[in-house]
Amino acid sequence: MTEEEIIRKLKDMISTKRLKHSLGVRNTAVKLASRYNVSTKKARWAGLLHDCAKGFSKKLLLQKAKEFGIVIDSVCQKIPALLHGPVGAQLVKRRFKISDQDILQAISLHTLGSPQMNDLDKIIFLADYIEPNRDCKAIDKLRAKVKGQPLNEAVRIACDNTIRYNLEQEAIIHPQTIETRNSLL
Ligand SMILES: Nc1ncnc2c1ncn2[C@@H]1O[C@H](COP(=O)(O)OP(=O)(O)O)[C@@H](O)[C@H]1O
Repeated sequence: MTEEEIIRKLKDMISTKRLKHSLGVRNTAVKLASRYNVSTKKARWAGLLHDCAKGFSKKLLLQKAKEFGIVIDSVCQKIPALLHGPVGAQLVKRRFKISDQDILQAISLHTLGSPQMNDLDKIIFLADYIEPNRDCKAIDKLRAKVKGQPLNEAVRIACDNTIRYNLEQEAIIHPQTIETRNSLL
């Protein structure tokens, strides 16, 4: 599939705002990949497609996760939105016919992170946070904080941000993000 065809297909799956964000993640991921010596091609596809399941309802995410054999832990059962990464990776494989394991893994881990993340995974995780179309004061602060930081430190700061945000909201925090953070200290 060409990139144009992928974008056309994506348009049927996510909102215009989400597509703009995905294009931003694609561009930021490519820049980070060339800075950190990671395949820019893989970063491009993973960045573009990372949120392809973001438009799914809670019910559909749970249904697809079951269908694809994805483990639904107790936190994801309560917050099915957290499944859009692993479900998205499976959709990329099935609907977009991309079988590259690095691309699929980066998409799968982009929201919760993992202590096992490789550099491509970290780049997509970070690009999702700092791409220029996300506009709010907290993200401006985060962008300034991570600028020029080594990749691991930037990802750790992004994890801290998610943890702090969910704590402020008095919301559940997925342990995988805490484990990711701790693994980087
Ligand atoms: N580590 C986490 N633990 C618990 N909830 C989380 C975590 N990360 C994100 N969330 C929540 O899951 C939802 C989707 O997150 P995310 O994909 O990061 O959203 P967006 O891309 O729209 O900012 C949000 O409500 C967010 O607060």
